[in-house]
Amino acid sequence: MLSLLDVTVGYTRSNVLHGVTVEVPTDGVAAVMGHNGAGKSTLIRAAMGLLKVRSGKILLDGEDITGLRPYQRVARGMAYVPQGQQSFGQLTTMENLQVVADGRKRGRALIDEALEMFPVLGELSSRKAGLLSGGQRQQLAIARALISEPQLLILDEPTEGIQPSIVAEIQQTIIDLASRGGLSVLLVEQHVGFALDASSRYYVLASGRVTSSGDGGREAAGSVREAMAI
Ligand SMILES: Nc1ncnc2c1ncn2[C@@H]1O[C@H](COP(=O)(O)OP(=O)(O)OP(=O)(O)O)[C@@H](O)[C@H]1O
Repeated sequence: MLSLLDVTVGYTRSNVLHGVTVEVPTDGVAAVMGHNGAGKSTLIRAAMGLLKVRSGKILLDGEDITGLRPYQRVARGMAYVPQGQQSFGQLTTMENLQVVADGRKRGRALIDEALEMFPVLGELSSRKAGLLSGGQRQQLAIARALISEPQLLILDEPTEGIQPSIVAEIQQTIIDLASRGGLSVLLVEQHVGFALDASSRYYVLASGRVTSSGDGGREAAGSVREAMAI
């Protein structure tokens, strides 16, 4: 679905990612793990076109998108939920969903599907998004991304700072979404258990290099923990 092939990127003269290859399987979940500063968010920024690739290639369904602008990638079905559960704080939960749904043929149905997936958003539909808890805001951010009907959903640390019960809900949603078909997910995550349970493929990044990769699932926990020295 999405392939980052031998990608090198950086912000200043020095590089942050050094020849990284990550493949997101079609209708599967690829998890990228690694400690703080390993380069996970940088990888996502490169995938979305927010950061220019210095060498290497990015393919979406076999098409070379390395030179495309972020909006062109969105138009090709990529959706990105950045770290920090971004939404319009002054708008209500429902208004936040409507902003994305407006103008879409299936707008109302997409909102209904999102509310079915995250019932708490229906209960809090008239609450300002800025007053939601971190976990609720994360659910709203994922719901907004899903209303854009992506083929590839990119999530940057969706469990960061979120209470365990909501982490489990978000994890289940990711698993359900991927198993429904028609959606691939690139998940950046520091929690090894969460990431492996949700993923069909995993990568560990350390100092901008892939130090371990393989099939997802709990069986990979030993290799991942060894690569992360935890
Ligand atoms: N805008 C920037 N300008 C310069 N250097 C940056 C910038 N953003 C990140 N970096 C550096 O790039 C490296 C990788 O950062 P990145 O945010 O990709 O790591 P991460 O694995 O996502 O970490 P975290 O889990 O803390 O979010 C770090 O050394 C960081 O200081």
